[in-house]
Amino acid sequence: MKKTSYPRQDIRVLLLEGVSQTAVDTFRDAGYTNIDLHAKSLPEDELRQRIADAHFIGIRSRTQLTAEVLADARRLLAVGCFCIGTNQVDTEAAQLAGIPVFNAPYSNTRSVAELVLAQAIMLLRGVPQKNAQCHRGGWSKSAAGSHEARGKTIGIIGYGHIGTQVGVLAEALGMHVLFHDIETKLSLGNARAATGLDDLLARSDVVTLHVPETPATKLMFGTPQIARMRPGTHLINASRGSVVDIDALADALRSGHLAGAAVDVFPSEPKGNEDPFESPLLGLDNVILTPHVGGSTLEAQDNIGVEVAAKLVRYSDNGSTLSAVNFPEVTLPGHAGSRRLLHIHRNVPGVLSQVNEVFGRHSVNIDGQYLRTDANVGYVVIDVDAEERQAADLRAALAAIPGTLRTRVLY
Ligand SMILES: NC(=O)c1ccc[n+]([C@@H]2O[C@H](COP(=O)([O-])OP(=O)(O)OC[C@H]3O[C@@H](n4cnc5c(N)ncnc54)[C@H](O)[C@@H]3O)[C@@H](O)[C@H]2O)c1
Ligand SMILES: O=C(O)CC[C@@H](O)C(=O)O
Repeated sequence: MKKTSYPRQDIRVLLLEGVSQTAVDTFRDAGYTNIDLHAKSLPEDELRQRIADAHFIGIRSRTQLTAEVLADARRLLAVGCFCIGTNQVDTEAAQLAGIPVFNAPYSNTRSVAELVLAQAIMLLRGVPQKNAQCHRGGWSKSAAGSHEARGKTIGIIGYGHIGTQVGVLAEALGMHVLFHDIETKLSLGNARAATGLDDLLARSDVVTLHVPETPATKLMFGTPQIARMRPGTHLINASRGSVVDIDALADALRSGHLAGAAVDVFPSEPKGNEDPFESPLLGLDNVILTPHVGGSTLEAQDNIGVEVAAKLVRYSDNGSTLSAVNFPEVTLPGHAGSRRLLHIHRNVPGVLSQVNEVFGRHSVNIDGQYLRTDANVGYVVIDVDAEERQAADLRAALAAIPGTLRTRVLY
């Protein structure tokens, strides 16, 4: 097997939160054998200890990679979020440490959309309450409060990968689809953009949230927004727990202003399956509670495992940062016959000329050079015709340039 900067068996891969076996298989198939797989997230002190030795870390939504945790990650080359959300990672701190963060932006979107559609039907039929009554030995055979989905309006907040699929599935059931997004979006099928959030809230029978966690979406859905929903309507949140004011939601469900809700994500979620779950929504019969499983199907998790592990392997072997969420994106060809030097630096004036000066000084032939920058960092990749020893010297010279964040050499 071709040699990389480091023997692959010495590259330590730490995979947390029960990421799919397909991720392990993808690493192994690429020659990476030093894989540490954990079913849960780790307590912060253990995480800090283990991340210090890891070259790659794979997480899902529970592991918080804060600036403090990343400061201990001295060897870390890249982070893989085996999910869509990357809000659990301080992506800017990672970037400033020269660490690209990858995710899986599509692989679980269909799973979320299917669950949301099922929840909309259940809520419109009053199934959560009827289910709870039956479990207590009750019997309430009645059509009161039960409705077909056909002809009802679903209001989608955040018309992205998940929101659009919810719309397509809902339309197949005969629902009217309204959406609200901060960006101008192409309507799929007969979906219509609402004139604004208030318009959507006033016209929907079921409102469903599909926004990312951002400073603007934190608590974007609270008492004023719930009050604008029509009495007897329903709310679904499978986006992030921080988006909805959960106490306001509990009040509206208790008062009967909202007929029901389905909630998959919570402001505070247990770290593992053995830890207790607490929420002001506990005990409310008109609420479907699920433990953040919108994207948890075997199909989605298997696809995510392959997708994210392949991105990490590609970055490790080839240096490509295509689809990194926090990094200048460089798509690189193979480099057979060349040594590939990677230089990640703060994007400050003068660094690039010093990089070029290093190659001038060592008088090596440059086979190819690739550069991308963003406001904070620059990523330059140089393929050279050099012996192993010379490549190591070049790397040392690059590492000495002020503003350098990381360097690597690929053989
Ligand atoms: N429950 C789960 O298991 C699960 C699974 C996957 C994703 N998610 C969550 O769902 C979110 C959405 O996923 P996606 O793939 O559809 O993302 P996406 O980026 O494709 O779509 C998000 C949409 O929200 C819009 N948006 C952003 N801020 C907004 C605001 N303030 N108001 C209205 N619209 C706004 C964006 O413009 C975008 O169109 C993810 O960020 C993740 O947090 C949850
Ligand atoms: O698998 C997870 O933990 C997170 C799933 C989902 O919220 C995502 O962001 O993709």
